[in-house]
Amino acid sequence: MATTEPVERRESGETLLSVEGVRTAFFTDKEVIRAVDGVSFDIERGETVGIVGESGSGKSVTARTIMGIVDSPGRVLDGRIEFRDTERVQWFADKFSKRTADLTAGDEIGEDDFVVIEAREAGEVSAGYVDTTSAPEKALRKLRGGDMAMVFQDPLTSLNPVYTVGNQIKESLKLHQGLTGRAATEEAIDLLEAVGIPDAARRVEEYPHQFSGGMRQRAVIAMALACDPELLICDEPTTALDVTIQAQILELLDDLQEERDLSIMFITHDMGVIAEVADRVNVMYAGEIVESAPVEALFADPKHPYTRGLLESIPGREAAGDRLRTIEGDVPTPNEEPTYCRFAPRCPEAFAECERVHPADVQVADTDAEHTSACLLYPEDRTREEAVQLHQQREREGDR
Ligand SMILES: Nc1ncnc2c1ncn2[C@@H]1O[C@H](COP(=O)(O)OP(=O)(O)OP(=O)(O)O)[C@@H](O)[C@H]1O
Ligand code: NI
Repeated sequence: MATTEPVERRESGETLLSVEGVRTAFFTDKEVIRAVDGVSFDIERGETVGIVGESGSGKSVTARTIMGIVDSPGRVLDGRIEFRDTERVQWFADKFSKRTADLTAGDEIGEDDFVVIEAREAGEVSAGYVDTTSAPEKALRKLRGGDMAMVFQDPLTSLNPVYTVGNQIKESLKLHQGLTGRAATEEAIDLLEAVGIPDAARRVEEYPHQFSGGMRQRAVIAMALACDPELLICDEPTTALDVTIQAQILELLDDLQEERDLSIMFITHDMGVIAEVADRVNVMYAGEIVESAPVEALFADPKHPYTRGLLESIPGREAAGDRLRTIEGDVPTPNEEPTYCRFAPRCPEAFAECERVHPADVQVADTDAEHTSACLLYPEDRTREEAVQLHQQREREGDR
């Protein structure tokens, strides 16, 4: 599965989701776990953004933060998450007029505003966003059901064993599209067919335990599609499946994306899967994004030593004569403020400054704005001293 053939980029240039400086921490009796520590990235309409990293790097908490489902003792401390769907912005603006800032009418963004109208064309909202970090739970619930849906690793997290698969899809159709009765049954069957479940008219009456693992995950995807989302967040959706089924599910997601112009955020620890699905990749380590690049650039020219380590651990990609390598050690629990590089203790290229300067996110070369890394080795066209100074300066400016 570790192909590195170039994936056609599907970006539209229209940002659907913008994540900006987000921090989410868990306040346990013992310590504060900074699970997501200053993460920023965008997802464009119709594109798949991959989030990759080892266990504990903060991928799932990033997803849960976007969905607004971080459990206690977790709290979103900082940052903005902008959901940029103009129809939804208009809808929320009508419903929550007291919490809307209309910049076209000269409003300033107040602390309570979670709907922001940035521009209008012929009276209609043409640019704006909903900030999910300050949205009330009522609004979040609407977003979760209608605009963003999530598929988890274990399909049984999303399926209720006591209801038929069909009834669960119909429940979602009723809630989000107002469909009931016969129309809902037909749509449920159509959805099961769309996700490649054979004999859908019969299987719609079956219970989750009558489905195989792969079929269950397809049913979960059908349930997610029942709310007709703009953004689908997949958290290791194929990790529990065998390789053949995994390939089928990835292909299914790819088809669905094309048909429905979905944006997908795809979480995995598997670089081989990333190569298959992603247009753009964010590599996470201990709560931070350490490298971000279009998928081709990431595989052809990985910059961060952590990314290189992840790639070398893909079978078939190790340097000639090398055995399969893994990065020694584990992801540390990010329980203190980063005043240093969190990867330094495991990094084969670390030097003295890595222990005392926190790397800022910088372009790896002045010529490529799309490829960034948080590592003191970059930008590579500077001397080490100059590079370190640049990082220190950027950190002082709070530009992370
Ligand atoms: N409910 C919680 N309470 C306390 N700490 C938590 C909680 N959920 C996550 N964490 C911590 O937050 C950090 C990030 O966890 P997260 O689940 O996002 O990692 P991940 O990258 O998704 O890993 P995996 O590949 O194992 O799913 C970890 O240190 C984890 O222990
Ligand atoms: Ni996870």
